[in-house]
Amino acid sequence: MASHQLLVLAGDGIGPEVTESALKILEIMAKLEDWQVEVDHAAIGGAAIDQYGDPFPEATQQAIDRSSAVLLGAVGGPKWDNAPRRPEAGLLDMRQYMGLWANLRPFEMIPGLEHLSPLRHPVMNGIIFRELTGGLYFGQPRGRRFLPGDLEVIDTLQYRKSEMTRIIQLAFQYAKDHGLTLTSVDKANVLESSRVWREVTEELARQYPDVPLSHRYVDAAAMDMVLNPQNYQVVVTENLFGDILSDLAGGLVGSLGLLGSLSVAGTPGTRGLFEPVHGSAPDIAGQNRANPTGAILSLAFLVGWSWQEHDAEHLIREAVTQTLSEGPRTVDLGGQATTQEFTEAVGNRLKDIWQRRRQQ
Ligand SMILES: NC(=O)C1=CN([C@@H]2O[C@H](COP(=O)(O)OP(=O)(O)OC[C@H]3O[C@@H](n4cnc5c(N)ncnc54)[C@H](O)[C@@H]3O)[C@@H](O)[C@H]2O)C=CC1
Ligand SMILES: CC(C)CC(=O)C(=O)O
Ligand SMILES: [Mg+2]
Repeated sequence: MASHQLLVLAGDGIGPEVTESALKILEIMAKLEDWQVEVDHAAIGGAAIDQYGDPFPEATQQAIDRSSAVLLGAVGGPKWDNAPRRPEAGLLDMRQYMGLWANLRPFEMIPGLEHLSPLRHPVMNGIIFRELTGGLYFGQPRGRRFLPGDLEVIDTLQYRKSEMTRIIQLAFQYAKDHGLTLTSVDKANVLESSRVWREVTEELARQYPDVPLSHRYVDAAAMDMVLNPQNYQVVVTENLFGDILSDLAGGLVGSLGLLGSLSVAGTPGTRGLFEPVHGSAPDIAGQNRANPTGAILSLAFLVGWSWQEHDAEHLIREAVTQTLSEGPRTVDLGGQATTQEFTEAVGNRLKDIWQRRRQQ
């Protein structure tokens, strides 16, 4: 009997609702596969501020140290917007603490949901490789400096070449392994960091002559992803640009609630943080109407990456795709299903698919 361990950080807003859905799917999967799963819970973000006065407390760090994989809901909300250290700072601290420099954010057009896309392209299947622990979100110095009669604010865009190299190489390798094109997104017409990013990409391109490579400035990429999303198979970019373009990708496929992600340190079979791309959605929190697809897909990525349970990953993804294609659907997708009803439908499909596979 396989034995797995998981830490759940539900966080704030819809975080607890969507992680609960993912855990229901995990429970079903574990029963089907006869896994023994130990699930631990800890606080992050606003919930951790309320409990410990710190968005990433020592107790959570210790729970991470004991874990083999971490599933996160989301953090943040108006209640903590003026806290001395906001919930979002706790999430950034955690990504850095865990050394998770690669954030993989796949997006695809699910058959049956084409009408929800604002675009005319039924085929869309891409993945964004976002650098996760450098750039503007982490550079120093940062903050406010009071000047006579004025206020100066500083955020620093800082990268080491080594930090660029490892994420760009990971994306090249993925594109090569899957026979896909690579688009590197930067702002090399303005930013020094982007000029080095482009140099590094060109240097690595020599090791990957079979991977068709193109460069795009981020502003043009945002436009072109809307006009020609089918051209974006593998995208690699720095932290802030990846954050923005992945929400854009959510819009392309019909809802931000559809996207899950992996935050990892490059090597399959190691601990990672798995989280939906969306935030805590305070506008719909506590109403049982959040789309838990992003969290359930993040769970699928977790079992595939950290636990190396590849069949289970594919089963969960198939159950999600079938449910989205055939319904029921949540409100963001024009349906009427509650979070719990949708989750139950995914769970039932998972059992059906598993039984059918057994009988074959
Ligand atoms: N990884 C994380 O924990 C993230 C946290 N945040 C935080 O979340 C809070 C809210 O930020 P927003 O800018 O409003 O972004 P958001 O992603 O929470 O919501 C944007 C819009 O998408 C909708 N939405 C998001 N997820 C959904 C889902 N699963 N099902 C249905 N609809 C969904 C929301 O209702 C809202 O209208 C802020 O405090 C922000 O800092 C934002 C992004 C990521
Ligand atoms: C710190 C988070 C709020 C950043 C974010 O929006 C994300 O990772 O998608
Ligand atoms: Mg974001």
